Amino acid sequence: MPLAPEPPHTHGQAERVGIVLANLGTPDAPTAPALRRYLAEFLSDPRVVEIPPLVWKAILHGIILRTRPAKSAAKYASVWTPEGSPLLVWTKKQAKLLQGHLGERGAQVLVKPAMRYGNPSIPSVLEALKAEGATRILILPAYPQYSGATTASTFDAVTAWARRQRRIPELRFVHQYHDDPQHIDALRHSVLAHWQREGRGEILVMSYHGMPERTLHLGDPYHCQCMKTSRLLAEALGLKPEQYRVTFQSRFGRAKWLEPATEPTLKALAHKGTRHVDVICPGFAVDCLETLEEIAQEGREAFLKAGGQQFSYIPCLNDSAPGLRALSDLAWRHLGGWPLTEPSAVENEQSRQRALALGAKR
Ligand SMILES: C=CC1=C(C)c2cc3[nH]c(cc4nc(cc5[nH]c(cc1n2)c(C)c5CCC(=O)O)C(CCC(=O)O)=C4C)c(C)c3C=C
Ligand SMILES: [Fe+2]
Ligand SMILES: [Fe+2]
Repeated sequence: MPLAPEPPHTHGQAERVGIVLANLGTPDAPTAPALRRYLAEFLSDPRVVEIPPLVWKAILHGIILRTRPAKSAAKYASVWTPEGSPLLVWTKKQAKLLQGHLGERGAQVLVKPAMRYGNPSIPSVLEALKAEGATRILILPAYPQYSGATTASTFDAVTAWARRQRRIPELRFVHQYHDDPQHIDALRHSVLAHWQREGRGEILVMSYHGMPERTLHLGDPYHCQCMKTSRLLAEALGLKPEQYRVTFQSRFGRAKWLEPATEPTLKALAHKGTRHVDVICPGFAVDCLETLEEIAQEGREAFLKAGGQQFSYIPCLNDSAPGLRALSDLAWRHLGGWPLTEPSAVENEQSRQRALALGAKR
């Protein structure tokens, strides 16, 4: 495919810095057709499902996309808000607040939310940033723990877009922040505030999105990073090993996934006499289907049915002040060395003249 010409305004002017706050993605509506589109894109990503493509294509189109969209749509409908999907609504809020926080520190950067699957897509957001004059772009995937299925897949989408550009922006990429002390402190704050509001449970369950177990043996650091986040949070809260559990949720397909699984753990705790459990999902930057439906609704029901008395779900960092402070400090560190104030019109004109003069000499 031939490369398109660059828009004229990119030839020699304002050099702005942009940030793409990228999360996983979500359907456009809680309906079966919207879910079919979203799941087809998501589950066709070879980073997400590592099964030989021809075999997987037959299973995906022959079975999964016939049955799952309607079932998932009903789950999405139970958490959908008047403004839209919680994942997108929160990510938009975070992006706006992040831009404000960085602005307060004197950094005039453009922060835009993006979705790896669905909308606003990563290429459309990169295009928009470029159109607004961004020549330096920081990609900030909203995943504290690195995994090939999430972080690396975001990188794939960015580089696929860059391959189509004549003039690529200067790009930086945040890899993970699972052990960032400020991130851990924001999680600690969130738990303490929750305990103050609703009382303290006997056990804190830290539930992460699952992955096929074989990805651990193949060298994906996701599992190790989940364990480290959990250990650091437990230490920050002064928890003894018997006062917390690390579990994995959202199992998909027939392969063995990381264990222990969240729901069976909740049931086992209730059976063994735990009356009050607190559950936090430290792998999710914002609340979404996986936390609001799978944990706060289904997890609660499973625990109470098994004899538990009180189930407290601790929300994700979302738009909390400590969470935003940690996120903006993280972005700030990754922006180091980039010019963060907008050049004046005079500076722009000077740099344009210099570029023209240089061009004339050559
Ligand atoms: C093969 C399946 C999947 C892998 C591997 C996987 C990894 C993974 N996912 C997240 C974060 C999220 N996943 C979400 C939804 C979701 N995940 C899968 C499957 C896999 N995820 C599906 C099919 C779905 C859609 C819902 C459903 O039909 O069950 C979400 C929520 C999106 C939303 O709109 O709210 C998030 C967030 C991580 C972090 C991860 C690996 C580390
Ligand atoms: Fe997922
Ligand atoms: Fe789920």
